[in-house]
Amino acid sequence: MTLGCEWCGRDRGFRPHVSSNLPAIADSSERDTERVVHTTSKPPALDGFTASAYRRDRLAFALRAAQECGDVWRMRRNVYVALTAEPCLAVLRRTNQEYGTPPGTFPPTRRPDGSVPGEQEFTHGHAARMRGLRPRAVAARLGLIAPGITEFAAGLPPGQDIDILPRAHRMLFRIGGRYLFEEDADSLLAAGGGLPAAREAITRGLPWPRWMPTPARRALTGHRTRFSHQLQQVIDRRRAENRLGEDVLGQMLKPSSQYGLLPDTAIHDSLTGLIIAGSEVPTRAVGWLMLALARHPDLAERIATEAAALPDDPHHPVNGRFLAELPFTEAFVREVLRLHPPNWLQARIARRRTELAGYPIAPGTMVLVCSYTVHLDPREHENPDTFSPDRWLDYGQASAESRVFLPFGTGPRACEGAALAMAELTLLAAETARRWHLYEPEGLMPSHGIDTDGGLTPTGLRLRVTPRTR
Ligand code: HEM
Repeated sequence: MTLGCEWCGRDRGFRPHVSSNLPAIADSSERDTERVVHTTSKPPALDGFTASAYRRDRLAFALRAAQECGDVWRMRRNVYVALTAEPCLAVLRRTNQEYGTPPGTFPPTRRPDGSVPGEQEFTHGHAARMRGLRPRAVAARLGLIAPGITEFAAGLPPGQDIDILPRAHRMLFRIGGRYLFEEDADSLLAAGGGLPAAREAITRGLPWPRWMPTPARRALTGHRTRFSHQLQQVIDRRRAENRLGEDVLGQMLKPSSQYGLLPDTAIHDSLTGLIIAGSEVPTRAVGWLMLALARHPDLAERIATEAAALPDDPHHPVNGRFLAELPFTEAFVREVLRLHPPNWLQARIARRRTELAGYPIAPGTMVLVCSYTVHLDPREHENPDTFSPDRWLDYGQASAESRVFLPFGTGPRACEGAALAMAELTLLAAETARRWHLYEPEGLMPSHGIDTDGGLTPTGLRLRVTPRTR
């Protein structure tokens, strides 16, 4: 019996410090495919749930809850988890007025009068960022990210144990910066280089009250100020030269016909968030992607064949047509994200009284949307535990788009970088598989642990490559 998915099965075992010991639960084929009807006003809780047991194996609890609780699990008195497609979509599609997001690591910069930006500025900022991040903009500007991806793939050292995640993070930080700031990337990334580690230190630290100026918070503020200072110099120079640029920063500097100019404070806040978002979560995805290439050599071979049709010259201009030549590779990436959604829980807080799957929800209730269990629900995908990229090709485009696929969320707070991330991961899979066979080093089985705190991450992932000869 496979548990969770074929990669997370206990038969492979995991290093002890990580989420691993999935309790015996039914295979998806044995799961009850009828929706559970509840008669109480509260969603069911799970026997044996304690905070420490949950911390030890969050995925196992989620899978057990999906089997025993139906649509919604009452994890704590005021924390509910939406486990199936219907309630997950219902929550994600609601507006900010109905479900807000918990405060993030970067509180918005206060305006000179001490106020914080309101809903209109959020909408304006979103529209301004999306001018540079929507699929058409990404397709037109693939040439900015392709060389960094090729360089990464070509530079993997053969025959050595490669610690994948730190390398991937450096590459994504660089190419993300290039996509956001083009020729100003070097100076801005140098100024913001400490931001990812400073943010990581806060998310991993003790949950001190938000007002407490801990050393980690002071360090983050320092990095934020350094980055903002450099960013303002770039903004002032671009305005003085009347050359705003076509990159994401340039798009944000252009006035919108509806809202006018976006305040500089909003540009600073947005771009600080984007340089983190552009590297932190995608790094986890790259980990799962490289592991999938190693664990499915037959499918990696198909990617290599598809990629071989592409120009070999690293300086060849790359555009959206390039990606259109890689349908199987893209399906492979989708399948990796289906089984390992790096953001497997998305948090919302109910702002007003509402209901979810028939249960009343009081204001202030936290609702966690669990894409992990939705993606493993046999009502959404046949044989959901099986790694099968072909399912996405078999669905056909229209049906594939209507499938519940939530690695990037959906609705008003859906990932703004989804098109960029898909392009990066597809190019990376193609450029890696065309050059290398990947495998897990012998004696290091398994080659990784799993961390589920905050995101779904393959920790300490080590892989080896040998050249693919044709
Ligand atoms: C595989 C890579 C990525 C994954 C799996 C991912 C996943 C997600 C998810 C699930 C959310 C929604 C969270 C929610 O509903 O609360 C999100 C939000 C966001 N993502 Fe991504 N993301 C990825 C890459 C990127 C990239 C490359 C960028 C930008 C360069 C980006 C920028 C953002 C932003 C700005 C938001 C916030 C949207 C908002 O709150 O309105 N992401 N991401």
